[in-house]
Amino acid sequence: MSEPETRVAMFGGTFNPIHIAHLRAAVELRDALSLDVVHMVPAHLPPHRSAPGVSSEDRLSMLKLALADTPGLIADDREIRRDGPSWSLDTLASLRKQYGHQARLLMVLGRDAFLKLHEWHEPAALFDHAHILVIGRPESHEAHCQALEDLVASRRVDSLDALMASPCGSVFDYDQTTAMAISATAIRQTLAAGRSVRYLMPPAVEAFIDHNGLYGESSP
Ligand SMILES: Nc1ncnc2c1ncn2[C@@H]1O[C@H](COP(=O)(O)OP(=O)(O)OP(=O)(O)O)[C@@H](O)[C@H]1O
Ligand SMILES: O=C(O)c1ccc[n+]([C@@H]2O[C@H](COP(=O)([O-])O)[C@@H](O)[C@H]2O)c1
Repeated sequence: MSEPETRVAMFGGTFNPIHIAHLRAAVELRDALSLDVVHMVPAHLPPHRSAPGVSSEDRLSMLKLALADTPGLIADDREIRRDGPSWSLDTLASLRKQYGHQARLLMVLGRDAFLKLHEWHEPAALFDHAHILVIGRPESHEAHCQALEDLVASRRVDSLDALMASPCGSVFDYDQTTAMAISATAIRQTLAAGRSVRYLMPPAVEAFIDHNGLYGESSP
């Protein structure tokens, strides 16, 4: 019998800061899809948004603290080690090179991020390297967008089996992760207002923020 193909996910984000909706989704996907590894990749210079007020190094440190002792989830600094805008295309190409042609490579996107996919750098080329797995996100506002449909309509599959049948090239809507109306924006606002963020992130991340005085009253 042949070996099952390696299953790899790339879960990128600004992670400013990492929170439990990111973490819970990553763990649930690892288990539900039998993923060998989930690369959680902080964007160094996030495309299509203003520069985060917290450094890449601090965002990576918080991610590492959050993932300590979590099998299968890796804090991946490859975008921080790269110059220039953190295009996902480059990250996926590098993961494809690392894992080989037959690996199943998935890029995980929350629905809000997916709805802007057509505006990304070379969006069609993403599918040369990976599938896209869309996870639900409360309060993401959907409107019909022809440019997005033109990009993804012919790539949609309706089951995980169909997705995993090939190494890359398809889109699947996975609506099974636990829905949590949590955002890093709201967390930054809560901290700037001097209120508690307990239970919205692992205690070690909360302690790091506190110790380093991040997201204080004058923060964006
Ligand atoms: N509550 C959530 N539920 C599902 N997906 C989420 C959630 N929060 C973030 N994501 C997804 O995680 C990825 C990284 O998100 P990001 O780091 O930008 O966090 P965020 O909470 O959206 O931050 P911000 O509020 O600063 O935009 C994106 O694909 C995003 O859609
Ligand atoms: O490559 C692009 O053009 C591109 C444009 C927008 C977002 N992304 C990536 O999408 C992921 C989620 O982005 P964000 O802004 O929601 O943190 C993160 O890994 C970003 O680098 C990538």
